[in-house]
Amino acid sequence: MSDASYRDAIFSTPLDRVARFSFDEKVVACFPDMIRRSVPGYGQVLGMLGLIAERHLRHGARVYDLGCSLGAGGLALAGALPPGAFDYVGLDLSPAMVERARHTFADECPEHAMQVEVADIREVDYAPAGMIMLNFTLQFLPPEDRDALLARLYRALEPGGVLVLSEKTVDADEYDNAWRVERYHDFKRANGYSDMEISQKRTALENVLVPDTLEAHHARLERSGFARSLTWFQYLNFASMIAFKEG
Ligand SMILES: C[S@@+](CC[C@H](N)C(=O)[O-])C[C@H]1O[C@@H](n2cnc3c(N)ncnc32)[C@H](O)[C@@H]1O
Ligand SMILES: O=C(O)C(=O)C[C@]1(C(=O)O)C=C[C@@H](O)C=C1
Repeated sequence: MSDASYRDAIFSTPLDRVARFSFDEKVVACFPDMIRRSVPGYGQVLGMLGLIAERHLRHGARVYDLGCSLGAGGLALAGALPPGAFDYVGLDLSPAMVERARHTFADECPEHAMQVEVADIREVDYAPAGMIMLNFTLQFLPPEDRDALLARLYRALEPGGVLVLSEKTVDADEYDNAWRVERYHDFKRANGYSDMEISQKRTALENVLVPDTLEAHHARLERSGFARSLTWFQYLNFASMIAFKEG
């Protein structure tokens, strides 16, 4: 596959039956465009990862990027920190994503320690890590699997380690939620998506991307062992949290 990135036009023609959304070759080919036009604040979240790592990461510590897709989180760290500062391990279920992430790292940051593997993040035996990133990935796991994963990640973190958790969210209040979702659709329209694309993608993501409220996220983080967590970023129905393992 070429390394070119295409404009996302996946839902731009009417479909008789909208299939469940999956991270297949078609999505991989246009993923950078899709995620930038679909996730409010995606660039800002990526930009903060390096600054968070500079403040919290022990020199040379392992960093996991779970559901790393094309490795944007890894590239953000490599752009901010020198080689040797961290040992990156990106994991993703999609072989097409992993293959492209490997090429990108070889081309863009050959001096940095960047490893990418195909794996189901629910089944990994995690080694000790200083920072774990879960950017827009937990939302794709069945809700009943989320607690066990976070408890496992808490155990893997070194004392003083941090978890960065970025997610699409839902509001408990139906009016607040409706306002946020409507403005999110305005955001997508402003980024060039048609009403049909917005509606078909929404159908494809039903029961595939299942968002939690911010309250549910913080309660889960606490149940998993994290004594302290906070929402450091929010833009419409997307947010990023940080959770701290006491040092
Ligand atoms: C929205 S993307 C994540 C974006 C990425 N973190 C970034 O910042 O660009 C979600 C990713 O999670 C991966 N994924 C979903 N379920 C997974 C699982 N059980 N184990 C590993 N990866 C998974 C998908 O293949 C997809 O690449
Ligand atoms: O387009 C949407 O409605 C989204 O929720 C965006 C979203 C995500 O949040 O993960 C959904 C699927 C793609 O991976 C990229 C972005």
